[in-house]
Amino acid sequence: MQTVINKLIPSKLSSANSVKPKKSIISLAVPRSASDTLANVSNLSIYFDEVAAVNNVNLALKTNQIHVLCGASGSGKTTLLRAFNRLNDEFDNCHTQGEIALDIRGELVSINDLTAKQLPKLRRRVGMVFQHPMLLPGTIADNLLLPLNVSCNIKGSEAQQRLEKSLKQAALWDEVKARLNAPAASLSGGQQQRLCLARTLALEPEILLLDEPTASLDPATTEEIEQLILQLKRDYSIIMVSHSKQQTQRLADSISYLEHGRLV
Ligand SMILES: Nc1ncnc2c1ncn2[C@@H]1O[C@H](COP(=O)(O)OP(=O)(O)OP(=O)(O)O)[C@@H](O)[C@H]1O
Repeated sequence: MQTVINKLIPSKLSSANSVKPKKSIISLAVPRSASDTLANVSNLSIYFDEVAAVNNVNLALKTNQIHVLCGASGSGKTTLLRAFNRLNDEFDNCHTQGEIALDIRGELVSINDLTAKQLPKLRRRVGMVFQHPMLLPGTIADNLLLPLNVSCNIKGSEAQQRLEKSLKQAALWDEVKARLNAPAASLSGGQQQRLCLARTLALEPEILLLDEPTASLDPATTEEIEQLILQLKRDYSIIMVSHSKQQTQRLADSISYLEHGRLV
């Protein structure tokens, strides 16, 4: 169970007994160059073994927009998305060159310089929702309360408030408020995806990474989730992967098209 939680949730358990990092995330910050800059990606290359999945990408993104990464299967979209919260670090055969500077709490932070102990904090700030709903075993409530407890040490009434708030943000509250103790696996595919979104939102991130959030959903549910993403743009900066040209046209403020790991 703990292994599953550690994979899905930015936990502080792994560093709970270790020496406190000397530098906070903010201490690695440099003054922002422009107030609406979300990210500056410079000469970013990401290799699995010796093969480049992302190849010398340069990109500037703005805050409170929806940035869509598109391209053919295998072109490096998910790998690039994972770079924004250093999730590629979890692969032993992966190494990264170049730099990503991200706006964290109003400062541009070079996330490459963060130590392994600082990554759980980065991953709370930069929350990710995966392509297929990845539920924790247990109830609907467990899926929200467990990460809040493990990751942020939030319990009791504060946790209940966050649970309700995030389920409302994910437009799921009305559908589940009477069955919070039902197994999460009993939800429909679209509901499960919204539960995963709620779980990410409960940790109060600033940036959302969405990897094909409507993959394998029917058209009606896809529309629902798209409306939700448009609403979330008011409060969050969003970087998402999409395979659909129509969806990209409906949602994107900016589009990055990848071909064999390169921006074209
Ligand atoms: N953990 C890994 N180990 C080895 N190679 C990997 C790993 N993850 C991704 N790759 C390789 O990196 C390349 C880019 O993969 P990525 O998943 O980023 O593509 P994608 O554009 O998101 O594809 P899709 O649209 O099919 O999801 C592929 O060749 C893939 O095989």
